[in-house]
Amino acid sequence: MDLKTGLNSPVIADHLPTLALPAAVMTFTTPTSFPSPGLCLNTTKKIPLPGKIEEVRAAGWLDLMKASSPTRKRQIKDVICDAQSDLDLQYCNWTVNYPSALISFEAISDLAGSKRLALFLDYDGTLSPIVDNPENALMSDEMRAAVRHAASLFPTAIISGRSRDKLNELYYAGSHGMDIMGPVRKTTDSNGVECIRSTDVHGKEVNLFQPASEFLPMITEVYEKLGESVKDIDGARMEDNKFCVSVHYRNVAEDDYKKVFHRVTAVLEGYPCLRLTHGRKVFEVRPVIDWNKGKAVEFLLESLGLSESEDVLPIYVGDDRTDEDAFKVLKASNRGFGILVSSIPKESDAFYSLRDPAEVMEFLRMLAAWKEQST
Ligand SMILES: O=P(O)(O)OC[C@H]1O[C@H](O[C@H]2O[C@H](CO)[C@@H](O)[C@H](O)[C@H]2O)[C@H](O)[C@@H](O)[C@@H]1O
Repeated sequence: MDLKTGLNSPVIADHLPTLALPAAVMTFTTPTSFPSPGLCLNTTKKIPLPGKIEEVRAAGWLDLMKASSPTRKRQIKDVICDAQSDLDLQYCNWTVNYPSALISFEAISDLAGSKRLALFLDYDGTLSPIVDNPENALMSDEMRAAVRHAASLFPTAIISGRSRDKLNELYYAGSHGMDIMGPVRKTTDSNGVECIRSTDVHGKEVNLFQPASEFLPMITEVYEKLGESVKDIDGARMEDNKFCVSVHYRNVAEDDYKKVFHRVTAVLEGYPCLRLTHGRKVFEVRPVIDWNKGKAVEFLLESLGLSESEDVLPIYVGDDRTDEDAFKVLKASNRGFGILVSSIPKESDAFYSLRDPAEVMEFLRMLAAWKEQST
């Protein structure tokens, strides 16, 4: 396959950046296509768009950059201003459609009663709180204990945008599912990509599945170029997540958001096989392959020997747009459900909600206690 042009790729199938629906309480335009025709991965060649449309698209991305992940400053202001009760009311109304997994725990345990539960957990914003510096986003000791305990009772995997080596416990799918370390499967390949037999840090035999491995040199190259292009922007921070690159702008002044966006898209114009998605104050650059957290969940269920069975209940807990792919997979297969971690109302394909990582921890503890009681 030609990585520069994206032609003849058996895996390229995504056509648009997966941007989730905007939060009900936020108003921003969701871009409907790539900000730059150069980023396009469709096999049909795009005719460059007139400047005006480009500007509108860029404005959509800029709105998104401002709206994503309210800053702590704004949250603090919210606490002290009168609007707080309005926000609470909006949140309460929202939970009619996305009930709290804590309040609905009895219903969840009833459903899980006769089934085998499998847990999939996102990392940032789910197991660790969102902080300014990604290096400081650590799980608390209590959370780590709760995750470990749950993992001793249920098959559990962490599925994160980060690289796998940043958290090498449990089964782990890093780089948005593009770097999976899972149990040794019965079959040796999936989607034509071979698994590599390896051992984890404890010496246990595992399978490595890396559907984007051929993009590695390109990702390394683009990481360098992006780093170079944003290095003069105060607060911009790069993160190498192996099969994807994060450009963080959480600590960039809002006036410079535009600059970050234009620098990033300018670099990506030379890489039609890479796409740009947007998370919580972060741009994520990744290969255009038909692989995401939803596919990773399916892959892991299969690896765990749980995909054929009717009596399996997969639960996915996550807070971000990329987690929506996993929520969708569970919703579509009608076998398990997603739990969205959010303190503000948001449209989602999840079924239940939890406010923040503290509630996630509580939920994990309740699951573990329920399991121990019932066996
Ligand atoms: O899939 P995830 O595990 O949720 O990873 C998504 C990105 O998470 C991290 O960034 C986010 O958390 C940081 C630490 O709290 C925060 O500073 C940043 O603004 C958030 O976007 C991670 O650093 C990224 O590389 C991941 O892609």
